[in-house]
Amino acid sequence: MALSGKIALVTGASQGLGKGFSDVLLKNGAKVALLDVNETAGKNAKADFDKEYGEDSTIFLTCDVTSYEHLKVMALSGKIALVTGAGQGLGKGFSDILLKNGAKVALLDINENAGKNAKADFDKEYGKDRNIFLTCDVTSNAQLKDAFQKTIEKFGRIDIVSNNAGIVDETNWEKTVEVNLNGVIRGTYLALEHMKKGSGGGGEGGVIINTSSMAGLGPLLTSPVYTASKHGVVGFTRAMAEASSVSGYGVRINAFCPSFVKTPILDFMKNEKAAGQLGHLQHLSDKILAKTGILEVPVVAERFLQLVTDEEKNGAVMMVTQECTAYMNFPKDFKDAPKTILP
Ligand SMILES: NC(=O)C1=CN([C@@H]2O[C@H](COP(=O)(O)OP(=O)(O)OC[C@H]3O[C@@H](n4cnc5c(N)ncnc54)[C@H](O)[C@@H]3O)[C@@H](O)[C@H]2O)C=CC1
Ligand SMILES: CCCCC/C=C\C=C\C(=O)C/C=C\C/C=C\CCCC(=O)O
Repeated sequence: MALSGKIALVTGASQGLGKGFSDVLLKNGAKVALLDVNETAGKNAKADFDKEYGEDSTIFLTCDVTSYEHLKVMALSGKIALVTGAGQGLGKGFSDILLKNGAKVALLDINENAGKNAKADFDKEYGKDRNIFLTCDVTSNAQLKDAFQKTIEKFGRIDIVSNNAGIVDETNWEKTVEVNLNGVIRGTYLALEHMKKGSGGGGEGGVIINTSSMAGLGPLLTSPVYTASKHGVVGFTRAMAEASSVSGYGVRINAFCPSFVKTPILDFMKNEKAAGQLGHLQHLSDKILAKTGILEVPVVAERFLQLVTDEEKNGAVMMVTQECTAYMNFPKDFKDAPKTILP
């Protein structure tokens, strides 16, 4: 069993030599990602290997090697991801695209029903062994720590962390900061404990994506505390990314800033109780949305995947709107900052 614990990726794996190579790798203890452009043949090959080596030993991924983009995301084969707020909305979309591209995912959510339903959906699509659901409130350091530990126990390590859980509540505004900003800080520190290289903790590097918002880059007038929490996520992420790089952790840390996306969080717009002192501004919601439009989860998830897989990016802030996807340019020095000089 010379290859025990090793992960292999084989292209053209559904028949002929590729299938033979995969077989011998499996026989010697490796787990294998089977890639092939021919989906039927690939699924048949996987079914053969399932009988021989067990369901968990291989995954099949439809992949055309003539597409560099396609191959690059296949780099997620065998990667382990942890996503907070994964029960619905964007977190579920991020988990889906990670699973589709070969990763295994720990789904964390405070909402047990939503989390269990998401897991059931993913079980049907990707098999039971590639995801786990863990009830977890990101405002609790103990719960989050325990969820990271359980993920390591189940899958062996963590390579990708999406600190995504978020709320809008301008009435209980302390909670908004506690979930949106402190939850992200907590998740980032815990992720680094498990992922950073050279600490003796067994970390092998990886990537952390912190969900901010376009409201992390400019003001959302109906939701000043939400805006502040999301600006905080951008600042924290950029500073930690530099700290990670200087410290040689091998962990990239990026912020993700979508505009409005069709998910249940948008119910806030009809929820007067959550508007705090600014209920009188809620009638502006429709105008704001008419201006920005509303994105769909799968479109935004594709961009998330791009940020996860682009190994050039650390400290990047990706904005996603109806008009475009772009990386924000921030001044590198005080002297470069845009300004109006006063007389
Ligand atoms: N939908 C949108 O228009 C946009 C959303 N965002 C951000 O994306 C992230 C995800 O939001 P959506 O999917 O839209 O919202 P959502 O409300 O559909 O999903 C949020 C998920 O987070 C979970 N959650 C809430 N508090 C939690 C806690 N304390 N611990 C663990 N899980 C918790 C919820 O149970 C839910 O499953 C949030 O950070 C949000 O601020 C950013 C830009 C736009
Ligand atoms: C650059 C200007 C800021 C524009 C902000 C754009 C999008 C933000 C999207 C979100 O983060 C959406 C998440 C939750 C909704 C929060 C508030 C919606 C309130 C809209 C309203 O009632 O006006």
